[in-house]
Amino acid sequence: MDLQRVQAIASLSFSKDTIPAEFIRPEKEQPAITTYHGPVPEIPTIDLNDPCEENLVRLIAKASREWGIFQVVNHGIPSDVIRKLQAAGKEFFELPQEEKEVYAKPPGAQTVEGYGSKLQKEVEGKKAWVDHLFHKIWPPSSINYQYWPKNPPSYRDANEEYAKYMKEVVDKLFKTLSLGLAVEGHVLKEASGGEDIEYMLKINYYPPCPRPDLALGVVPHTDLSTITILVPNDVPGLQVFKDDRWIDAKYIPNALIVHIGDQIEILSNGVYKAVLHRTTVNKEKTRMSWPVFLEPPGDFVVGPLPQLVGEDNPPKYKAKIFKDYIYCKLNKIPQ
Ligand SMILES: O=C(O)CCC(=O)C(=O)O
Ligand SMILES: [Fe+2]
Repeated sequence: MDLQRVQAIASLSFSKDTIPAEFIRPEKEQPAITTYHGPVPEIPTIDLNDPCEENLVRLIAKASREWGIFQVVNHGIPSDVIRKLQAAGKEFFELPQEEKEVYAKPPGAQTVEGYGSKLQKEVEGKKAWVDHLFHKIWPPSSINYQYWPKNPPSYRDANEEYAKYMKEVVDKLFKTLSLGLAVEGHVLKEASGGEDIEYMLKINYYPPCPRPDLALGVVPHTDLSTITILVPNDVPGLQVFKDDRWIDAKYIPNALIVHIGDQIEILSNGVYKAVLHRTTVNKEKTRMSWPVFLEPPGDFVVGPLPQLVGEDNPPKYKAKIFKDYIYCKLNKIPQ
């Protein structure tokens, strides 16, 4: 058995209340110590089918400025389409370990696509309690089908259908976010790569963890993307950092969770905020989530929109091609 995978480690019958030391976070990160349980405002929930566009623009812009994250309901993706995506992903992760390894990212690979256990180099050699599978789902010309599981056989259809519906949501969000900056509706999408924007799906698989008080799933970060659109399963775990404390995101069946990522923060010259977030894990249950990261093509230049900068409002970020941005962030080179 390959013990790089958290799922394989979690399946070993080590003592019921211990985990390997490399998964024990330093105290300043431990969820039992750092999660805030007092009364807090909830992440905004927004009806994407609001017939009043002005109202929708106002709510999304406010949430993106103050939170950098919101949930959307009435988004137009049928619950059945979401259910099939989730069932197919769950079946893949429940396959024997060696069948999943067929899709493993080769060590040192240039791409993030494939099955694996770690994206970022971690401080203090600590590990995150999560495995993942990455692959693109849109546009069709960008898809590398070798990273799409052949088993279960429903996997391809389920993902293609999800991508098709997702595209409508993406277009509506880009338009609404543009109007919220008082620029024309087409601006943010075009400034993010237009029809070449890549939809990178990730499946996060967080196995049950004997010590959820000491471990973390995904460690604190902001997404590199423009925006990220995520569906979780029904096991809570996402936390966002707001007003200096870590608070839980509520699970709303069939809602999509929209994260403002680094690229929209840059394009908006800091008006919209990329949300700092992390995930906790569960003692008995497997948590899963399906974020779709909307990314500019690698050599596409992203910088503050010219409409938003001027003498009184200098650019707060340097313009750079997306792949250089990723390189600097992953290697912790100041931007
Ligand atoms: O699982 C989640 O809810 C969030 C995952 C996440 O933040 C990520 O994969 O970037
Ligand atoms: Fe994230």
